[in-house]
Amino acid sequence: MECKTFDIAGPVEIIPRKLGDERGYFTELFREDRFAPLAGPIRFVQENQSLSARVGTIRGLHFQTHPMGQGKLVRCAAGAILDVAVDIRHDSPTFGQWIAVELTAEKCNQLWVPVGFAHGFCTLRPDTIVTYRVTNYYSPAHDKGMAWNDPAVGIVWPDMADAETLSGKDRVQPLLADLPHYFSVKD
Ligand SMILES: Cc1cn([C@H]2C[C@H](O)[C@@H](COP(=O)(O)OP(=O)(O)O[C@H]3O[C@@H](C)C(=O)[C@@H](O)[C@H]3O)O2)c(=O)[nH]c1=O
Repeated sequence: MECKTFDIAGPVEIIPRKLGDERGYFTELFREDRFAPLAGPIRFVQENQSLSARVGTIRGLHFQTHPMGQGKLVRCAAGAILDVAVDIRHDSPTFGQWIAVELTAEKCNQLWVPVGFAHGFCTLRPDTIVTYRVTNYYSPAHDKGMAWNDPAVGIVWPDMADAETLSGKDRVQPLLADLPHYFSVKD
């Protein structure tokens, strides 16, 4: 298992080693002993799954505010996504910067999105299933978002990204500049 960090401190990509044989493969998806030195001690309390039928489906960008902040460990159970995390900690040296990782079902790679980051993805294949474990329970009162296409952030989405697929709430999410200071690096 390889754990990759980024120029933006916080997110981690986990790339597991797949052990193939005549039956298929075996892989360790998660090991706390490898992950905790990079991400700190975490405890997952909820696991989510979504199916997106259409290629180019965009979900996000989402986050939960304190005290219900959610770290998310995201992977594709079927298909592929471009998974994106944006640093929205107002006092971070990388505030407003983003990282993107292609997650695929074959590679079994995962992205850790810490509290203080907005998260979203675009599906790269039809019938893509995304599963993610989170460190806090869903709380509609703390569930917030920001615009997926904020020009000040400038996420480079795949050409197939299709704004027609956005949910009602994601069509009207605010710009980063209009968000309150929800998160700090000192949290
Ligand atoms: C996130 C969530 C939603 N729901 C409900 C609310 C709603 O009726 C329905 C669909 O919710 P949404 O439209 O928010 O689903 P979706 O747009 O897929 O939201 C997800 O997007 C990705 C990018 C994330 O990062 C996730 O944390 C989550 O916010 O499911 C739950 O019951 N529990 C949950 O944990």
